[in-house]
Amino acid sequence: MTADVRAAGEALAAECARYTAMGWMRGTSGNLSVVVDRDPLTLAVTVSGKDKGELTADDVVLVDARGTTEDPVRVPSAEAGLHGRIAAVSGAGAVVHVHALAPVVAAERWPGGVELRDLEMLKGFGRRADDVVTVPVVPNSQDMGVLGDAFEAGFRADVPALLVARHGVYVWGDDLLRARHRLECLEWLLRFKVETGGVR
Ligand SMILES: CSCCC(=O)C(=O)COP(=O)(O)O
Ligand SMILES: [Zn+2]
Repeated sequence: MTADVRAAGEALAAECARYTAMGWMRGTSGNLSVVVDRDPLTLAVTVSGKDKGELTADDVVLVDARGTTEDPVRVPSAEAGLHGRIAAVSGAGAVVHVHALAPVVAAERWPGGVELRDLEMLKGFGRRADDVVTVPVVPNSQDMGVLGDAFEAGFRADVPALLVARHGVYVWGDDLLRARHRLECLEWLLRFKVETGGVR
């Protein structure tokens, strides 16, 4: 493992520990990735099936745009193919996926997309407080190609998030820190929407 990949692994493990502390990576849920090369697209992604709150710098796997690895030992996240698709289509440098509850409840209530408006926290999502932002919802699938096609069909460059019904949320950004800030603000926005009954 090169020093660069190890550094990516350290950063991914630290982010996972934060999300776990927030209760957004229960059990072995969730996965994170960073782009380490654009041509050909190569991502460092968290390993599959481990408690994401206990990862070390070694628990990272290099994958291509389809989520395939040549690593003979480590198994990449089962959702690595969707990370690759999101990074390819959006140009993001980091993709984060967690199983926070509010995004899943919101997707259940508004399966055609969750509309957010007139909230200061929209600024933390890269938008104006008076913008109307619709976060897309796609049905869950075990097939990352199906999920990737559904994501791409509804992709808008100004909405860096995807809700996967009965599953979780994906958010992306230039790097892990920007992706985290967007995710934290989006989770707040979705919790507000769900807890206020979505009146506005
Ligand atoms: C209870 S976790 C189910 C799988 C999942 O949705 C997830 O986010 C974790 O999968 P991974 O292969 O990345 O461990
Ligand atoms: Zn998941």
